[in-house]
Amino acid sequence: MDPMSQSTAPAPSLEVSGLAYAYPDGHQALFGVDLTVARGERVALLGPNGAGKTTLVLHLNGILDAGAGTVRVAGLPVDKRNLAEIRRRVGIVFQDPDDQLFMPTVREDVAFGPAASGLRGAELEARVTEALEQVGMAEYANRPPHHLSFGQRRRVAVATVLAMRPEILVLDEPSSNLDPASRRELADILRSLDVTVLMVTHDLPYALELCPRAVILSEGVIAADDRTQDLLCDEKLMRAHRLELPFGFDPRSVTVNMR
Ligand SMILES: Nc1ncnc2c1ncn2[C@@H]1O[C@H](COP(=O)(O)OP(=O)(O)OP(=O)(O)O)[C@@H](O)[C@H]1O
Repeated sequence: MDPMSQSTAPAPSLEVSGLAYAYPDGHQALFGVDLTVARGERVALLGPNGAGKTTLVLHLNGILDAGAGTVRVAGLPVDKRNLAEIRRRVGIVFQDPDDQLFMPTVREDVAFGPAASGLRGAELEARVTEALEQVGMAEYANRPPHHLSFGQRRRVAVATVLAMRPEILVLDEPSSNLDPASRRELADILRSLDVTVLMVTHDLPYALELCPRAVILSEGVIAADDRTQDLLCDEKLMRAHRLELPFGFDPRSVTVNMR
């Protein structure tokens, strides 16, 4: 092997190794999770209620401390000494955009993170415009977020995270509460981004549409990790992990857009 090839290859966006976690009340939510996501991949994190998906996500930017095991983001270990850099690299878009939008205008909400990390003036303005353009919301920059529709607020929430130029975008139920047109528009936006995506969802058709690869987390362990279409077509596996497709939806009939 070329001795240079290892040192020049980018580290995976995410490397979770042997991650275990018990909540303070003693409830063990994760039992040794291993998950590697390469740069530029879009991966769906599937699993029934209570499987441990949120618990896993809360480890990615150090909100929870690993009981055992490690998490690395672009090679940097998640630990207390580098939390600021980790939180810049891991952009989490929460399910409710109103948890993320709290400033008087869209522009100020999107500027908040980059300004806190020291960006000022024209550079800050350019960063805000770039992030709003990525989600098709540039013309709403001066509006108060609470005057926007839910779908528009979700797009602005995505922009607040993109403005930090994250290594990995983590989306919690991105399609929830969206009408069909907003759902498709968000899918088009997510596909157009040049960023690694980890998407937590119960919306299996959306996972299939957007993520070539999916992981099933079940009872705190990774039960499957494969092409999304293959997982959704495996009826026995789906049943075993309480995953149900919408009535009449046939994953075999979908042509998967790999980009
Ligand atoms: N703060 C907490 N204290 C104790 N146990 C908790 C706490 N938060 C979650 N749990 C438990 O940990 C397990 C995993 O929960 P988690 O929220 O990570 O699941 P999830 O896969 O995100 O579920 P959902 O699809 O419902 O969002 C569950 O059994 C849950 O009851």
